Amino acid sequence: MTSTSVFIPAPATPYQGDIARYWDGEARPVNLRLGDVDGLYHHHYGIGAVDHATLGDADDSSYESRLIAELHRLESAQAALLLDHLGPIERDATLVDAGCGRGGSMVMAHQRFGCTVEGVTLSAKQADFANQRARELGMDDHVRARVCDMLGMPFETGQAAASWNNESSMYVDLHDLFAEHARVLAAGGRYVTITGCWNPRYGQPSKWVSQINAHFECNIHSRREYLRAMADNRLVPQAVIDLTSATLPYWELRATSSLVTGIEEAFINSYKDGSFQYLLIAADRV
Ligand SMILES: C[S@@+](CC[C@H](N)C(=O)[O-])C[C@H]1O[C@@H](n2cnc3c(N)ncnc32)[C@H](O)[C@@H]1O
Ligand SMILES: CC(C)=CCC/C(C)=C/COP(=O)(O)OP(=O)(O)O
Ligand SMILES: [Mg+2]
Repeated sequence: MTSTSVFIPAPATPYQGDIARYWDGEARPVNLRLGDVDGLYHHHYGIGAVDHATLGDADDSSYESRLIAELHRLESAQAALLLDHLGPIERDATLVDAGCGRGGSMVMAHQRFGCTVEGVTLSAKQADFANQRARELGMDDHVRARVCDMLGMPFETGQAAASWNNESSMYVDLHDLFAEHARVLAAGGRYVTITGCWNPRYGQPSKWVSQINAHFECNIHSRREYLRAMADNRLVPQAVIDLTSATLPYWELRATSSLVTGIEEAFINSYKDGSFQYLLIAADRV
């Protein structure tokens, strides 16, 4: 499969047009400079402990580049954890990355499983970027991004052995999303999401959650909505992992860097006051 140009359908809704424009115009150093570390470009956050020994002394002239490499290592660890939960994947399988961004997770999935990985994003810039990276890496016969709504993906019913949303489910209605995953997944296939969700135990979305929504033009769902929409769409949770404590070191390190974007405080405060959770859910398509 080769991809030299990207077909751009009209957005399904005005909101999706806004989101396409948002990601077409996105070029934050916190994403591009991290991606430049090894060519894996992510638009998600990190997990795991900070390696302070490698990070070294903040007074060293090379500290900032080590900090960037460390943030990137934690973001790649997040994608690796998502892939761990896909289960065994054969080389002839097709995986679907719904909301694939610049394609970092797709590249990692192909490198791990040797299989075909199909991604969709609303942003033509992101799809071009992901396809260019796949060409540069010589994997464009297996890795492809398309401009497409994840609520109506151009894949056959039952085509995918596994599918995922990595920090992309807060842009869509969850019942519509999971109905579409349940359609494209083979029976017995695996769905995984890593997401930020508001915690029903807190009551309603906190001011920090509202601030994150405004910052990214998204609509964060509650944990309860995820589980209910999965149950309604033949997706049975196999693992629900609270990654909140695992992501806090990433945010606290990021807040000290020159690459801050201003949203760090909202993530740190909402994770700490319990109003927001960073969650991995892996589900079987039954
Ligand atoms: C925060 S980025 C995550 C990118 C990627 N999953 C990653 O981990 O690097 C959100 C992505 O969701 C995509 N997205 C949002 N709504 C979408 C929709 N309705 N259909 C397809 N992609 C969508 C955006 O285009 C963007 O690529
Ligand atoms: C967990 C939640 C609520 C995520 C919202 C979706 C989102 C914008 C993710 C990160 O993208 P990014 O990597 O482009 O953001 P940043 O520039 O802040 O690193
Ligand atoms: Mg980022």
